[in-house]
Amino acid sequence: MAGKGRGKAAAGVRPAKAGKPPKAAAPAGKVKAAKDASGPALAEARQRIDHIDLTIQTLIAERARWAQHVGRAKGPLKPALDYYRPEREAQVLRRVVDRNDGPLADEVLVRLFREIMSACLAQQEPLKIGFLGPEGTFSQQAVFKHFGHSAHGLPLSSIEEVFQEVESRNADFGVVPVENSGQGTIQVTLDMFLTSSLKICGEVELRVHQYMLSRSGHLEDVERVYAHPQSLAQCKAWLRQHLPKAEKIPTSSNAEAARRARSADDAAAIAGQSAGHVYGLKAIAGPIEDRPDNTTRFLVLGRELFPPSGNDRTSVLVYVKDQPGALYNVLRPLAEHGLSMNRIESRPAHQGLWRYAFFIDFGGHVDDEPVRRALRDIGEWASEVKILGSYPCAVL
Ligand SMILES: O=C(O)C(=O)C[C@]1(C(=O)O)C=C[C@@H](O)C=C1
Repeated sequence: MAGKGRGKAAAGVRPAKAGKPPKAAAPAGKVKAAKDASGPALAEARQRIDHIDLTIQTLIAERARWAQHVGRAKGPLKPALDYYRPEREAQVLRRVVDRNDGPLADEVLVRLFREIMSACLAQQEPLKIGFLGPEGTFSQQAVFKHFGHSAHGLPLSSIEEVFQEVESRNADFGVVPVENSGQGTIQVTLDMFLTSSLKICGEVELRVHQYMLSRSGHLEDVERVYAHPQSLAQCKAWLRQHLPKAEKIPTSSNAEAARRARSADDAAAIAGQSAGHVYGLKAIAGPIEDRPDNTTRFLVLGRELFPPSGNDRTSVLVYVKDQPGALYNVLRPLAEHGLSMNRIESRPAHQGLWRYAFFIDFGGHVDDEPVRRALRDIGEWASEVKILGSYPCAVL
């Protein structure tokens, strides 16, 4: 949906000459006459578009030069990582949404500006981002959604490996799935935080659309379906209705499913459209997920915390003391300091039998005073509090 902003042109930037766009195309069946009739109108509209393109291109080049200037102002830094400022990017994108008066949707404009910033940053050197590969996974889509296509994606074979590659500095950042709106938590991701020193420095929300893909594109050929267990679960109703007898074979990723389906006529895969393009498969059907709002949330892993963006979330890992009311006393300070808790999840603490660690997400940044105070109070009732990250809330 387009935003409700003021739609003002930026100061110092002269908008292209205003003019009314031509009326909508004529109805089908009158194509010849309509084409002739709109000849001058078409030429005028294209002339205006040419002029606007020239203005846009000039401004993008000017923006890229200013981004270089900002880069120099940051000092004699070397890797792209030193130039990356997620809090600033989030602020830029929020302003884009705020200003948007249509006709393009907020998501579209955010995507375009994301790509411009990605290209501006890559003038230094592209960021290297580890993700659960191979090419064509939803994790790769999340990488592009958050870092733009100028970032360099590093496909890895497991979530554990994504953590390792960021820890060992082979990747600047990593992107890992943490929860799905229908299927819940990806437990391996949470468990990695029990021992990892990495910080969460961003989140990405991705609408996940699943497709049934195969070499022939014909449903009647399918006897086996390869898919990640999460995808099988997300498409249960569709599978029951359309392929009740087909064998369901779990794979380590959707893209791996597509890769395997590529080599047999009687096999199909559940995966995203992009995996279909990468592995040359045709869509039998899609989207086939049971819930139309199927969304996966990913975390961006880095090695350091960034400053507040103005709309942030903090994730902590809390080991509660084994005493009555301990969890209540850990959560109470959040309410007392006006912080809104978005999520709480318990996992075996790996610190003795039946001990649990609580993953808690709440609004605010560790540099904010109310968060600081709440963490101090929580510390009195917890045996340990580990700050996993403070990061900008996802912008669309
Ligand atoms: O504002 C900055 O610090 C910049 O480096 C510029 C810019 C941008 O293109 O807007 C580029 C990369 C950063 O991640 C954030 C913003």
